[in-house]
Amino acid sequence: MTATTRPAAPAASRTCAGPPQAPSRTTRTVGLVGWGAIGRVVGRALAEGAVPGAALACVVDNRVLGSDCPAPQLGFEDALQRCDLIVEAAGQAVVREWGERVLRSGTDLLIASTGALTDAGLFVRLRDAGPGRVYFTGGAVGGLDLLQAVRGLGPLDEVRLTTTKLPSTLEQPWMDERLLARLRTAEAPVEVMTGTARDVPAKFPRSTNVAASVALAVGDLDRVTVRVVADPAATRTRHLIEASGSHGAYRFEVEHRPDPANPATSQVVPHAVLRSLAALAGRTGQIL
Ligand SMILES: NC(=O)C1=CN([C@@H]2O[C@H](COP(=O)(O)OP(=O)(O)OC[C@H]3O[C@@H](n4cnc5c(N)ncnc54)[C@H](OP(=O)(O)O)[C@@H]3O)[C@@H](O)[C@H]2O)C=CC1
Ligand SMILES: O=C([O-])CC(=O)C(=O)O
Repeated sequence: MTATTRPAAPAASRTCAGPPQAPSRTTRTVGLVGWGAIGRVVGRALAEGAVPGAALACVVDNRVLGSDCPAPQLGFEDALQRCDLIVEAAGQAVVREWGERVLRSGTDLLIASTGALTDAGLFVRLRDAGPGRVYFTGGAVGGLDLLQAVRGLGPLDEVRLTTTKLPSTLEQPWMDERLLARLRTAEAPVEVMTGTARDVPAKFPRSTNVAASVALAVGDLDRVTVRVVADPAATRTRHLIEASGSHGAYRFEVEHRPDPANPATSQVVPHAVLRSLAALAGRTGQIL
């Protein structure tokens, strides 16, 4: 319900409390870092006013952006002057390089590249930095709210994430010729890596941030076992989360259409960022 549709306060309370006031809602000024698969969708939606209470003030990107970018392109320092919320949709390196500076400037930070937080030192520095506040979007996976809530009942015994993607989206500079050949000629699913959420997002920085997101919800990088599978038939990216403890068992499975321009990223991710922004902008009726 918006302020304008609320019934007027009864006269008696008006005399005690003065005239009724509309709740004060300030508009968040958003600086978007990254004009790629995620950023373009987020930026255009913000510019069209899709998130009440949040306005796109500027975009930061490595490339010179064309006239299709609906806000001025600025450098990072200038963006900090102009915004009270930075949305990172560029990569883990941006979180490492700029995260603390954003928070120290008093600007809030919404992170998509959660894999950067597998660096224990950076995690502590961002957690302790301020006065800006750091937030993470749920991105390509669901159920994180519940996994976080379950911590109130005690730790989970086991948490497993299986991520299945097209082989081309998982190729990495550190892979040897043998592994690359296996990925390129695979006719059936190939297990590319099994490790913990501490190890995997650093090895696949543009493809397995979800592992770090699950670990952020669970509160323990080492508790989350991650399997990365390359499947030549995976026209949809799949993430399966299985968790169990003495208090319950949890299973969340998603299948997403990959973004056509960047198939490493699922098409839903910018919409998850927009949902996070709506919650940060204080829009009513949001699932928190
Ligand atoms: N939490 C989640 O579920 C998910 C998280 N992600 C994260 O989001 C990131 C962005 O995804 P996506 O939009 O698909 O990626 P894209 O590669 O499509 O776009 C990223 C954009 O950011 C730019 N960029 C990279 N580094 C910098 C920098 N230092 N300063 C300014 N601009 C920069 C890139 O330019 P250039 O190419 O020239 O470097 C590019 O234009 C991914 O790298 C990943 O870490 C992605 C999917 C899911
Ligand atoms: O978009 C996805 O499905 C997941 C992804 O790229 C990531 O976690 O980095």
